[in-house]
Amino acid sequence: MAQSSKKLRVEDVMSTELLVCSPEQSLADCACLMRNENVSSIFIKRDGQIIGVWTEGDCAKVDFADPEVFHQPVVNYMTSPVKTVDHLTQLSEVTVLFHSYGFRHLLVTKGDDGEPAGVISLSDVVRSQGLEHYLHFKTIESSYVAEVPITQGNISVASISEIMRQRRSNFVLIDNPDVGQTGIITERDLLTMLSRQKVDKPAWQYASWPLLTVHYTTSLFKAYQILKLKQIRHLIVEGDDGEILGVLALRNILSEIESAYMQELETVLHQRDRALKKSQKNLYLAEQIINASPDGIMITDSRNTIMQVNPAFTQLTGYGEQEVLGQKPSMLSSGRHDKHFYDKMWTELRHKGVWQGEIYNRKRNGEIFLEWLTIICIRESAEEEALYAAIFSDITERKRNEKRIKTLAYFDELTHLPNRRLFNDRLEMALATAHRDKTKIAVMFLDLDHFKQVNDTLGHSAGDALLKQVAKRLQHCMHEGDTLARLGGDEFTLLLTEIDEVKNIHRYATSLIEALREPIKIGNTEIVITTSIGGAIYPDDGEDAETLLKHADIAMYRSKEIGRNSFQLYKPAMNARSLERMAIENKLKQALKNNEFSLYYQPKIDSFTHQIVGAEALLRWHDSELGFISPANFIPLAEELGLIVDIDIWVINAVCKQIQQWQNKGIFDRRISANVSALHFTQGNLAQSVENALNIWQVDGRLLEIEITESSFIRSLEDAKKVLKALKQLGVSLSLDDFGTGYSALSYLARLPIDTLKIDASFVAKVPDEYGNSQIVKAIAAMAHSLELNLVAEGVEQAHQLAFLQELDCHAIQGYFFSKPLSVEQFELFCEAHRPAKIALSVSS
Ligand SMILES: Nc1nc2c(ncn2[C@@H]2O[C@@H]3COP(=O)(O)O[C@H]4[C@@H](O)[C@H](n5cnc6c(=O)[nH]c(N)nc65)O[C@@H]4COP(=O)(O)O[C@H]3[C@H]2O)c(=O)[nH]1
Repeated sequence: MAQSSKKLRVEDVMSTELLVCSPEQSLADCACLMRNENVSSIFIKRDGQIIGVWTEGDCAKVDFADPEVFHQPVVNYMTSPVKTVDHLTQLSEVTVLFHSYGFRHLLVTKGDDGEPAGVISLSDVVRSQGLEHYLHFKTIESSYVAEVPITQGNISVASISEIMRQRRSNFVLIDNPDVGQTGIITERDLLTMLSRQKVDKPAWQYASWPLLTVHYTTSLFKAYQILKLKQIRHLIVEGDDGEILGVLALRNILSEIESAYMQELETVLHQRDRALKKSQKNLYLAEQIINASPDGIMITDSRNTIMQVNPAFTQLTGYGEQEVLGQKPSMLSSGRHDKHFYDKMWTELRHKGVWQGEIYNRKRNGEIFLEWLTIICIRESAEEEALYAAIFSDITERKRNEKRIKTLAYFDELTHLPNRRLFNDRLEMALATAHRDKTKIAVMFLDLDHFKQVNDTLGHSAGDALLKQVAKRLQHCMHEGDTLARLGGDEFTLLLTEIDEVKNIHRYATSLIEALREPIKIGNTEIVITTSIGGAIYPDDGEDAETLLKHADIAMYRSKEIGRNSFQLYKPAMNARSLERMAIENKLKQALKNNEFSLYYQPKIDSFTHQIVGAEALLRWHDSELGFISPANFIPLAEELGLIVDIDIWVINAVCKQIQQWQNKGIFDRRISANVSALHFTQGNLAQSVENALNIWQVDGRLLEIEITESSFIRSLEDAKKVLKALKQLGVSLSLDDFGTGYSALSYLARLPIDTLKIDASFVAKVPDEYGNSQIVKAIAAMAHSLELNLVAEGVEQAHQLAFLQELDCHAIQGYFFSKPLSVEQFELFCEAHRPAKIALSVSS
């Protein structure tokens, strides 16, 4: 079907010349009118209403034998009621109507009161479709009527109309053998006869002849052209020998076109149906998607009135559908955006058809939220009004996360101080400014002293809590424009801008050290933490961030070396020291593998008999390049580097091996103690390591003593108790080293299976002259006696110290007064010299 005809309406093809008559008008008058107007129907009107229709086709129903028939009122012959169709109806629908009514004419009406506007016939519709091309492909053969009524020309017209009625034909062929011709009388001829009011001659007199003939193979298109050209409605169809095969009526051609049209129409309707189904499906899908969308959706019309919202809209804004339909979207306005913002949005929307951005809106409960909004202008065609679909999601949480990510990227999560990245950024900026303005800036490096011990003994959460409080205290010392950052662990950095005098930096550092003077309470434990600080100045100690930080770090190590809790400003000489430390670190990592460790033994002497009652194994590290390195220096480093457990295990094994050897050789069979790091309690399996060593070297556990420090119990007394008990079960003796310097709480001394207390050398050094110290040593001795513990004093160098300790009934003495720690060979000689008359295994059971 031609695209252009698709949307044709009745008004486009109808005939506006509506022929009307009164019901009383005679058939002859009506026929006359119809002939004059050359139309095939007349409408009968009464009191301004169309009440019926009389058509050319109705002529055959008239009884021409009745001489009065011409004067009969048309009302008796009309068809009533008249079927109507609105002038705006589409042609496709009209065709359907023609078929369902079985009529060939419809009255066209207009407006609400159905005023007659014209008439439309099936021929009008069919002709308007431009389907003549279709006729090209068909020949008359398929369309003509073979069984046609044919009669002699001498019969009456009344008989002719009778035949038409009976044969339901709109024509009759008339044969006239006298002239050897065939003529035709059609409904239209009957109409003419009615209009002339005369039918007294034989039929032949009214027939049209000669008839135009066409061969049966002629195309329908050609036949149609002939009919149009000659303004006739019938053609005789002849065969190959000129014999009459039948008649081809215009109506036959029209019904051919009509059936083609109907076929086309059916296809179109089918397609339309399919399209409708598809669009219904799409509509359903869209509806489902809108309803299921997690994004809020609001549709407004061109007057900006809300037409539709989805469930997510209600969820996000708190407004129910009924509360918002018919309202303006401004009801969601937060008041945070000015007119300019909305003007810009609308301009862009009109210009591009879409707007996207962040916008604050207000929920029903008054809460303001940030949404990511997309508005799309929907317009089916340029003439149609625009609709707007607003799709939004609440991005308040996302923004919060973004901010958090940003914070994480630039701030330390624990202390909320700037992190290394932000510190470096600020340092770079400060350097650029200082360079331009020729001013000085300072960088400080802070490291908490013995922080690792807090972490290892009290646990990480205590360590974290401590760091937080330290950060707070340090922050209080900050001046405007300064930056305090946490690099990680217990390392902090400080950037001081606008330094006018170097002494100010010292003052600043002192204030930081002072800030930590007061103990920090973590749970029920009070912790005194100190800090070692190093500083470097731009441009004196470095011109770039990396150098300045490196030099501040070196200065900080220097400050640790000189006793911690102090500040050191970088000096070029320090560089060498820091390199030295790095070298030690690297070498220490290799020392175990390279067998660079050995043990020295310091005898423990009976203060009264001066005989050897035991020995302490002390670790020595000899590096081929660095020489002898003191355990006081490398043990803390080994703890830091995580090497201490392996080193301790090596010592325990070496001691057991030595015990076995000396025992076998009959040189020494007293108890030997080995030092064990507090970290061994948390990082290793001490009892298992000892048991293994005893088994390997076949040593009686009673010949081994383990020296531990108080920090071993701080983290968990219960856990420590388990380890100590397990050691006791192996027969191993337990000694508490450095007693008096740590927590020295009586409570745990009573609860733990300790055998010996060792009075720390720092107290012994000051007895008996310093009153306070002497009192402490006396108290320790009294405590040991009351708990029935053995007592050993270490660091005894002087005779008066020995005398003081003898007074306190301290039996075992360790110190230079009797002997320094000795190599194996030296110790064997010492034993030889101090061998009692008979050395028996003096292990207390
Ligand atoms: N001024 C003075 N000092 C004296 C005197 N008598 C002994 N000393 C020294 O005092 C320290 C006693 O060991 P400590 O308190 O356990 O203190 C030890 C101990 O805590 C640790 N250590 C030593 N060997 C080991 C070991 O094998 N394993 C572990 N984990 N730590 C060890 O290193 C610390 C230092 O050991 P050393 O340098 O050998 O230092 C030893 C010893 O040489 C004296 O009369 N005057």
